[in-house]
Order: sequence, then C-alpha cells, then structure tokens
Amino acid sequence: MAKTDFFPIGGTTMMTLTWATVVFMAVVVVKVTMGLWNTVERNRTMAKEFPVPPGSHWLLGHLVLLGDEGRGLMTKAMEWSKVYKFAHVIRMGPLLQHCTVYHPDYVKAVMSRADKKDDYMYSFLRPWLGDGLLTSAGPKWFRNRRLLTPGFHFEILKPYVRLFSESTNVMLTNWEKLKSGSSIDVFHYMSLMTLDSMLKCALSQHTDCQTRNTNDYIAAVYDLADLTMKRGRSLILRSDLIYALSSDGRRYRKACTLVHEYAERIIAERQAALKQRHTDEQATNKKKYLDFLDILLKARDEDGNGLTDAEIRDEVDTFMFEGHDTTASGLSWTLYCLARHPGHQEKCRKEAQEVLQGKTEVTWDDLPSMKYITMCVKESLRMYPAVPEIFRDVETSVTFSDGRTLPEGSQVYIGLYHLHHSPHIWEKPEEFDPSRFSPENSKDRHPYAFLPFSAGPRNCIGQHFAMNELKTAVALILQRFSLTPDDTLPEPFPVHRMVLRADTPGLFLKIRPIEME
Ligand code: HEM
Repeated sequence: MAKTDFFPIGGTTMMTLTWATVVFMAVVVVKVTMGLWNTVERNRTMAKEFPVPPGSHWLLGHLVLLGDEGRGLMTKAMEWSKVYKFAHVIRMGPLLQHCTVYHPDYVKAVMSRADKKDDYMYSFLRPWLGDGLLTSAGPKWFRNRRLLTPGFHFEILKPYVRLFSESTNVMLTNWEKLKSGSSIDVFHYMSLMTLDSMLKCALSQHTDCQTRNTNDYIAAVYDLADLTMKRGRSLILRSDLIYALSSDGRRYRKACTLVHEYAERIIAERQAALKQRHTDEQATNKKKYLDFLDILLKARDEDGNGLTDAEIRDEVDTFMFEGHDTTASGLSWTLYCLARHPGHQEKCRKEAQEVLQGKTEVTWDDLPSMKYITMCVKESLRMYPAVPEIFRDVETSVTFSDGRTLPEGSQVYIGLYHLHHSPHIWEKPEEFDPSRFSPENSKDRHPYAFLPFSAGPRNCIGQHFAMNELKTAVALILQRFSLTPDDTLPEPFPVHRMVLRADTPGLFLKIRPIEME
C-alpha cells in the first residue's frame, strides 16, 4: 500500500502543519507563563500593600486555618479583621488570593464601581442560577436590571403584604398545634414560610408547602448552597473535571436538575394559564395582583424584545433563591435576637398589638408605624447579615482614601459581617442594641457602615420586599407567640453557607402561645 494512502497530504502541507503546531504551542506556553507571572506579581503587590495574617501554608494558604466547615470565617477571619482595621489578604492556595475589605471607606471605594462579580465564587453558582441578575454582568445585567426594576415599584409590592400575612398565619396555625414550650428549629419554619410567600408573590403559586412540612425544593436549595461554599474552600474541587466526577459534583447536578425542573414546570403552567387568565379577567373585569413572572413575561426593551425562556428561568431561579433563603435567614436571626433579649421582644410585641389592634392581617399602611420592630430588625441584620460576604473582581486598580492600591485584576471580598462587627466603627459591636438605629443615632453614621443589602449599582433589588416581609412576620409572630432560647442546646453558631445559617444542630427556640385579648 502506498504511504500516501495513510497520510493523504503532501510534504509541504505537512511542514506547514508542523510549524503551525509549534507556533500554537509556543503562544500557549507564552500566554500561560504571562498569566502566571501576572498573578504572582499581582499577589506580591497586594501582599506588600495589605497585611497578610500569619500562619499561611505554602500550598494551602490560609485554608488550613479557615477549615472547610464555614466556622473559620466567623472565628479566624473575624479575629484578623479586629487586628487589621481596613483589610487583610487571604490565601486560598499557592496562587489564589484575595483581599477582604471591611472599613466603610474601603467598602465605598469598591461598591461605588460597577466591577464584575468575582468569577471564582460566582462561577460555582452559574450551573444553578444561570445568567440571572445575581450572576450576570455587563450589558446583559444592565438590560435585565432595567427590565426588572419596575417589578419592585411600591404599587407592585403593596398587595404582597397581604400575602406575607397569609403565609405567616399558616405557619402560626401549625405552631398552635404544637405543645406550649416546644423547641423548634426556626430556620426550618422560616424557610418554608418565605418559600410559600415567594411562590405566591413571584409565581402566583398557592401551595401547601408549609403544611406538608418538608419540601424537596428547599432541601435542594440547602444542598446547593452548602456544596457551593464547600467547593469554594476546597483546593481540589475547584477543577470542573474533578468536580464533575466527585460525589459532591453528582449531588450538585442532581439538586440543580430538581430546582430547574421545579422552575420550568411552574413557568410552563403559568404561560399556559396566562392566556386563560386574560380571558377570565376580561370577563370579570377583575385584575389580580401582578407577580414577578407577569413582569418577566411582559418585559420589553426599547427594541420591543422580551426575555427568552432561558432568561426567564434564570431569573425565576435567582428570585426563588435570593428571595426566600436570605429573608429566612434575616427573620430567623431576628427572632433569635428577640428571644435572647426579652425586654426588646416585649417592646416589639406592644408595638405590634397597638398597630394591629387585634387584626391578624398586616396592611401596607401599618408598616410605617412599626418603628421599634424596624430598629430591632436592622440591629439583627447588623449582627447577623443574611449575606455575610460578597465578591468582586476589580477590572482596574482601586486606590483607597489612605493611598493604598489594590492592583487591577484582584479579587476583593467585601466582608459585610466583618464591617458590621468592627470595633473601629461600632461601639460594643457584640451587644444587641436596637437604639443604634433610632433616627438621632443613625443620622451621623457613615453611609457604608451598615450594608445588609449591599450598596451601589448592584445593590439588592429586593430590599423593600424583604423589609416588608420581615416586619410583617415579626409583628404577627410576636402578637401570638412568646419566644425563648432553648438553653438545653449549644448556642447557635453563625456559619457562612452563601447565606448566614446556624451550624448544626440549628437555630432552636421555644415557643409559647400568648392569650389574645
Ligand atoms: C433579608 C433579605 C435579603 C438580604 C439581606 C439581601 C441581600 C443582598 C445582597 C447583599 C446583595 C448583593 C449580592 C452581591 O453583590 O453579590 C443582593 C443582591 C440581590 N438580591 Fe437580595 N437580599 C435579600 C432579599 C432579597 C429578596 C426578597 C429578593 C427578591 C425578591 C432579592 C433579590 C436579589 C437580587 C436579584 C440580587 C442581585 C442584584 C443585582 O446584582 O443586580 N433579595 N441581596
């Protein structure tokens, strides 16, 4: 057989191909080397400008001190943030390092820019939340933020207060079936309750998720959040290939499929129902409240283009996660703070009784009168911010007010938990003191000292929604129940699992019904 039967190309072509391969390989080697060089240089500059806490391992960096169970952030990292007033460097491996900032001036310098979110942490969320508002960047984020903002106008939010009341009352009816003095994991109940209200507000889904008491969707969201944080702290699981083959990766895929199917089923049902509802509404001339899905389905940009099916699903997944898990965290820790401080609990209860006058439904007009409740919610969000840390990649260098510079391309973590506990900003930061949020005590505060909902162009789009739900739920709960800590269990320990949760065994409180006059 002739040689050319196997190699049907001529000598010149072969030569050209060989050269092309050599050039290609050389370009790759140069690019990789330059990339590594830039990373090493950037890390060196960062470490020259900002303090690096001691104890960093040559390979594992500070991971050895932080551990992978999430307690490290609240102990070691908090310790460092008390020693270093503005910022410190954390090494997550031989090459990966970031700067955690937590002084209001520093936070302001980063947050007032529109840098993209850090690819490292947010890429782990992408298979789950796709390119939704939380994870997207650039023109896509800008367009979708503009399309979704009308969904948070107060006229849209007004009727949701009734829905928050409904969901809270379902939960309280379930509590009434328990023995007085029962110890319950409030995080579990708040997750079910906020999921129930989110399903109503976002998708007009009125389900029995609270009465069934367990929910596969919530279990999957828990799993996804835990697995994402675990992956972020592991040197090995960062690789997509290794993760895909690992047992964690398989669990992540399974949970992702479950939450995606859940959202897709609801969207399909709603799309089918939309036509029918239009007909019904025209027939009865009765307009139901607008839910987020209505906004998503009807949103059009200036060219008349709407969101694609994939974009709608990504936004639904984002709202279902951001909208229920964060609020459940904020609410659980608020109840915990009030249980630990019976005097403040009683003051909130008195206010709720005065405002509600025996009603079991909160209205929009009641909310501004809940002044003390608002102060307690804010103080709880200070001590236990539902989102303890957020992440950015600085696209151009940032120079802070004291002249120190973070080089272009650095990863920066904005430590909201650190910021809210800094002894350099807050007097006795570990003390629960709602009077910090009285109008007179708030007026001179640095505008970047208290940021549970972040700030700047990428602040929380749902912050008014969340505050309304928190106030409504706290008022209704305290009107019907008194709360005390369960001292037979260890003190709840806050851990960073995308949102701030309580480490095992959970956040247990004892509940006792109150006689209503
Ligand atoms: C106590 C409750 C809540 C807290 C503490 C909270 C906090 C935050 C924070 C800190 C961010 C910035 C995240 C980042 O930059 O990576 C954020 C973003 C976001 N939040 Fe919330 N959130 C809460 C409730 C909600 C609710 C109820 C919704 C929806 C109904 C929501 C939707 C979003 C969305 C879509 C973003 C991304 C915004 C963007 O990048 O344009 N959040 N939230």
